[in-house]
Amino acid sequence: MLEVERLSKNYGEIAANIDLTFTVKPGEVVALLGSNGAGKTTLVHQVVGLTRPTSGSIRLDGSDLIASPRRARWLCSLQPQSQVPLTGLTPRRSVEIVGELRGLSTAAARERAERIGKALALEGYYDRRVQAVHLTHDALSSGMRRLVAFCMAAVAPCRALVLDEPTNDVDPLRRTLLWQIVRDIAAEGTCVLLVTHNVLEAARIVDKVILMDAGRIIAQGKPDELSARYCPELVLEVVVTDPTMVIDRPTFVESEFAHGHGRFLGIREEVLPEALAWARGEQDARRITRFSVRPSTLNDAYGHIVDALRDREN
Ligand SMILES: Nc1ncnc2c1ncn2[C@@H]1O[C@H](COP(=O)(O)OP(=O)(O)OP(=O)(O)O)[C@@H](O)[C@H]1O
Repeated sequence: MLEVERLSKNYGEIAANIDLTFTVKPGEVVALLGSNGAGKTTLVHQVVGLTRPTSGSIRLDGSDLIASPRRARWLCSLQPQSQVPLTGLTPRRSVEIVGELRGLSTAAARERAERIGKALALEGYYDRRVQAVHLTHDALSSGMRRLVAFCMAAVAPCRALVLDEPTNDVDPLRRTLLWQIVRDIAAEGTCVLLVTHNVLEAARIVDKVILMDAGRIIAQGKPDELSARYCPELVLEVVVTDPTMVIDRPTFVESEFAHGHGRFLGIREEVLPEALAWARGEQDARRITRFSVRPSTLNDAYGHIVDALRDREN
């Protein structure tokens, strides 16, 4: 089990992580979600021994990872946020080499590299020799580079797999394949900790989400439970004509957050006719340009929590 307790990291004046506590059990897939600069990468870099915390503890199966960053790097496999350089090698060879470095025999590394490449449908790219990164012509697209970086992190079994935005630039079909591999790796007893901005996808595949804002954990739990805790089942999404407009909140609205021209109003199913009548009235009065109703998601819960925090601070 990965146990992070009261972890803080300051960069000079900047408090990048503040008093973070959570666990990832073997077999669990846990996602860190949060806006840019929330502190997600700082956190995962401390877990894998690349950054030294200011205070707190990180333990994996009881081992103190802060006391031994080298052990952290051995026990945890990382897919970094930045693209991994592959210049001069084929993707297959890069994946095999990492497998061997992580203790697999040559034959096992070959076999696992072949298997993971196939599982991600990388045939056609896997044996291209990668040239220096060039903006206009390169043997690998940025999505392909990201997938190869994922293969390099996932090729050999490890106690904790840490993925920093693994699906950025990846096409929808391969994203589905990648998430299936992540679930399979967890099923072998690995603790999986991942950073993503893809809230809706994460909500479908992860066991637990940790919502971060300005260095702190603001909520954590199962995706469905978090959505339900902070937002009713439906969202009436309205687009206001004036982004500075404050909606005179009708009594049927249980949660609300604003983003630009959008107003996201959490409502229960039973008040739907009333809510639609209100929205039509607002549209007739030209205070809103359009509206729609949809099931609430983890995105709404996140928006709601962050808005509530900002209100409290102001
Ligand atoms: N090496 C560093 N030196 C100084 N400040 C840093 C350093 N690394 C990160 N920070 C700051 O720490 C804060 C958290 O950054 P971090 O990269 O962890 O956020 P993030 O949640 O991963 O963001 P993103 O989603 O944009 O990748 C930011 O204010 C960032 O500017």
